[in-house]
Amino acid sequence: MAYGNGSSAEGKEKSVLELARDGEEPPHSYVCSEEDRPLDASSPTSPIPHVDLQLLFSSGPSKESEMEKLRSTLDSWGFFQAINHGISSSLLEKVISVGREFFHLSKEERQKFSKRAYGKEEDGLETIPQNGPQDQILDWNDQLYLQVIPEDARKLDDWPENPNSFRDILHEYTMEINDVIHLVLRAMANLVGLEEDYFVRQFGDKATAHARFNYYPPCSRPDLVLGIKSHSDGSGITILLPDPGVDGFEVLKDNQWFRIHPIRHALLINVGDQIEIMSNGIFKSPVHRAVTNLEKERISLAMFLAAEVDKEIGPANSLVNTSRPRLYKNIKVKDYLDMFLLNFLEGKRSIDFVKV
Ligand SMILES: O=C(O)CCC(=O)C(=O)O
Ligand SMILES: [Fe+2]
Repeated sequence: MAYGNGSSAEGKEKSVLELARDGEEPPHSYVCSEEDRPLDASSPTSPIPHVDLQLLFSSGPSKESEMEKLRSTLDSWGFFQAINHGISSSLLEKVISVGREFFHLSKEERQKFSKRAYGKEEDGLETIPQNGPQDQILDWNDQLYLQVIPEDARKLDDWPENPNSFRDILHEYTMEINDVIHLVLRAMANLVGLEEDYFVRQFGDKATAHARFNYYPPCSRPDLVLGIKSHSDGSGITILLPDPGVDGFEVLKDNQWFRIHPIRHALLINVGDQIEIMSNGIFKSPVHRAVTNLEKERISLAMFLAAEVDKEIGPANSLVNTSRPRLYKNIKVKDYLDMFLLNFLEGKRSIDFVKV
């Protein structure tokens, strides 16, 4: 199952890492059509507003104004930057650094530690480019994709042991992120007048979380390729930990792309398609993409939280009324995720297929 996208060049003639290592120009299959090309690297960056999670759960007037900030940034961007989230900067740095170390290992070493999860979708599905549409444009990245929640669903054999702190650090980060996600889901339920634990209950006891390390090696033609093509996430909610040293994240807002310069050690949190459906479109799952860099590698870690796969999701009853008719059909989470990947590869948004 895939939440953001799933393209990886592992298994192709030359992987992205090999092309980058050899300083080769991106092959034709990576070159985007003109209208999809990245913004000029010199175009200005835009701030996504930040929300202080401690204030959000304080009492008094500062709480109200922080809630208002959350509402307006979700309205306009579909994203917010969470600060004061309680996760130590040193843990955030460590997560990025073990991810980076993993991608610096030799190909043999990487595959040894994570044969199935490395460069492939979950459950040993085939490498995407071999299965996807013939004319798909490939992304300039390599990925490590691991289920982290529920804990008893982890396939630990796929979790790298090199660097040797990898598993402990990913575990610790997952636990902390899970707390943050629950806080955010509560705040979002409050914003739309649902019971505070509405979204948490909808996600269910067996809600899933997947961690995806995205690694973007330098690219000799960053003007022609994308690190991850334009998409919205198929998750319920996503927490992105961006590279603290290199920008490369872009968001579509009002039909225009914006380059984002994240606050150091903030978490970039966005609504995913599942919350868009559950909220009957009050929260919108934003379209975003990643771009590459001529000289610098870039890494990010996306954590996708999704509802239990066997659950059916749909708009909350109280958010459907005569002035706001039902916008989405009910759908089983598993069915949504199954169609997500192919739609992504074809440049389509799955959410469009569940509109009433
Ligand atoms: O690497 C990034 O900045 C974006 C990653 C992303 O959108 C994803 O993994 O779904
Ligand atoms: Fe994404």
